[in-house]
Amino acid sequence: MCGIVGIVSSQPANQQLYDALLLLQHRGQDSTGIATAEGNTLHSHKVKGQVREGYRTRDMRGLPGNMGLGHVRYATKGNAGSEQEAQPFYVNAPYGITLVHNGNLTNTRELTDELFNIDRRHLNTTSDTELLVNVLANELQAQVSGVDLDPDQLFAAVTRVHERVEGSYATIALIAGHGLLAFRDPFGIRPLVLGRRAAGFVGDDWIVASESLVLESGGYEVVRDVAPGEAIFISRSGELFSKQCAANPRLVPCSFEYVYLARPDSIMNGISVYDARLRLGDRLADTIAQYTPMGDIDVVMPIPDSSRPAAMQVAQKLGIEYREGFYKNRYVGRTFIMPGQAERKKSVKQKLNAMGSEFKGKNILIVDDSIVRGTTSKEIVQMAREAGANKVTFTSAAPPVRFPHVYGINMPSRQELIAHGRKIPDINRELGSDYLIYQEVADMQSAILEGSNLTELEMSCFTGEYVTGTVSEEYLAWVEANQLS
Ligand SMILES: O=P(O)(O)OC[C@H]1O[C@H](OP(=O)(O)OP(=O)(O)O)[C@H](O)[C@@H]1O
Ligand SMILES: NC(=O)CC[C@H](N)C(=O)O
Ligand SMILES: [Mg+2]
Repeated sequence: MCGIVGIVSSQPANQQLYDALLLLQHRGQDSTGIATAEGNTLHSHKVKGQVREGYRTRDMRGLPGNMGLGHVRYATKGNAGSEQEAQPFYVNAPYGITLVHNGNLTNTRELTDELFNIDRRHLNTTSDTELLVNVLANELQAQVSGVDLDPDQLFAAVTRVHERVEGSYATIALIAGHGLLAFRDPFGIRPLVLGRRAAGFVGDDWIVASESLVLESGGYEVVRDVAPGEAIFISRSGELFSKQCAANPRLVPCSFEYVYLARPDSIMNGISVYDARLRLGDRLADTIAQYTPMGDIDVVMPIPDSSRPAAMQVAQKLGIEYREGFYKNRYVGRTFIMPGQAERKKSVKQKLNAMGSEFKGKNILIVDDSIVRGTTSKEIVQMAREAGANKVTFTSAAPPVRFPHVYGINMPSRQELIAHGRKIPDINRELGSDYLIYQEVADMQSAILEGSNLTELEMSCFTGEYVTGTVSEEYLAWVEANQLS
């Protein structure tokens, strides 16, 4: 998952985009980029690393114009450390197009081949986003005959993108001299929300972004989520056009957004992420109560940050004291979205420290939102023991992650997943905990969906069922052999 934002405003876009990206930092820490349009000229600045270090005053001055887009990258394909693969990606025909993408394409081999041999387009990196912008440009080229651009031509091109591209893609593209295009894949796997702000005499300001908290913070009102398969075009004068461009759209958003990725203060597809996490805690408490004698547990503890709402709810429901025994170093980012295992492992220790007074002689029930590679949980169990804990019960508000995630979360290899091919007692042994309890798949699903109109969730990493239906064993083996560099 990455974070994306696009703005068409009556004011300069650069500072607004920067502010939005700071709020989306939790979605990607590898690189960041901003592009703006001023008349027919596109300006861009992209760098490795995080937003706060990425833009100096002179970089911001080099981004004039009232329309633009931005990206924070958490790489899932290609090279995580490459500045060249930082987004946005640019092509110069049939218009100047610069594009940002959250998601992961699953037919990259076919697209690479088609783009080179049939469409005669040059690809310079191994990024799937470079494929996406070239497919869009190629299909737009087939629609237009002159310099003018009609929204229907754009929508026809997006229809062709849906036909050619497989996988997940929440996308925003800036089209020089014309406006901002945004679209979501036919399953709406990754999020995208539209907002509007009254701007006085000159018409409204528009924003599209990965998460609603960006809208709230910028004073925008949420209009709605972009629908799966839908494309929205906002002209540079602020006029909005939209069209359903997919043949069979069906909203099946990624469950992992609610478990871990998104900020709790966002509302995604009509579901409050915070409320979903509280409900995950509720259901987990029921499961814990079935397996553990409650008299055995002295305190419930979260692993900061993401498991806090679930852990609070577990404590409340079980009637056990909630304590924060792990102190988090606020200057270390999220460890799961760092690119290499060595860095992730080192960072858990730098990030969390166990306070002896909270552990000595106590039976601790630890709640994390998820256990993926087990990097965090193994270290945490060891820290709890070293801090003097008596018994350590480890619990996860998500079910065991047993299958690769191919839709925008970097967990491509089965061997990396601590739960792949292991039963829960074996995982417990690996982690070194006394007891290990996971959320049930059905409980996770109902906890997230409860009270909403949504009926389906993308849960492939828990169930092995891939919603796009095109993820073969052969593809998974290829992904494993060709991981991020
Ligand atoms: O089993 P693992 O492979 O270690 O992955 C799971 C852990 O990683 C995440 O934490 P992270 O530090 O990324 O972010 P957070 O501060 O938002 O919890 C998640 O919340 C789990 O704690
Ligand atoms: N997590 C994402 O959305 C990643 C976008 C794109 N696949 C990349 O690797 O750059
Ligand atoms: Mg965590």
